[in-house]
Amino acid sequence: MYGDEKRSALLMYSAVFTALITVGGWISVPFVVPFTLQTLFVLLAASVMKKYAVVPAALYVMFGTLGLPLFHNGTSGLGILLGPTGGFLIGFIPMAFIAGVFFSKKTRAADLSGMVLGILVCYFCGTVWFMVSAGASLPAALITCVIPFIAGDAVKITAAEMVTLRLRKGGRLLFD
Ligand SMILES: O=C(O)CCCC[C@@H]1SC[C@@H]2NC(=O)N[C@@H]21
Repeated sequence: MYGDEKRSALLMYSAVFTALITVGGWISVPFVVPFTLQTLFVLLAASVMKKYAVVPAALYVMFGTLGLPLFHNGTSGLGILLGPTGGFLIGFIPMAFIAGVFFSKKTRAADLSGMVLGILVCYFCGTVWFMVSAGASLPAALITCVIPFIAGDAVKITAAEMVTLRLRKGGRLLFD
């Protein structure tokens, strides 16, 4: 792809994935840390946009913090970023980058390693932030921020890999 074409694709896909991550946050089962589909769409952004998935992830956090109702259940603002789920929101940014870099290698092993590593980094940010913001111990934070989500996020990784293999087979690869 040439420069202008790549810039247009970057803009268009950034808008699409910022919107999809938002929808993933609106589909939410409320808990202290809610079950959502945000991680699925961050992974799909990484699958399609590779390392550039960092752009929609960062735009999502930025616009949500500025007041657009993009976070879980339509919430927004600095209060959410500084609250119990803020670490996950920040964690989406390195998660998108890490998974994207690994997707560029175009092997199943790399796809899965990148997605697992990305989610672990997101969990790490979420857990540390939760301990600070809620004054929770490490065991309490792991019970709230990690353990309930492992199975669901594993299903999301599987779904993202299925989509990735389809896209790769169809040769519809816009980003390296
Ligand atoms: O919008 C927010 O405030 C962020 C919510 C974060 C939810 C996290 S993301 C990783 C884990 N998997 C889920 O389904 N929920 C949590």
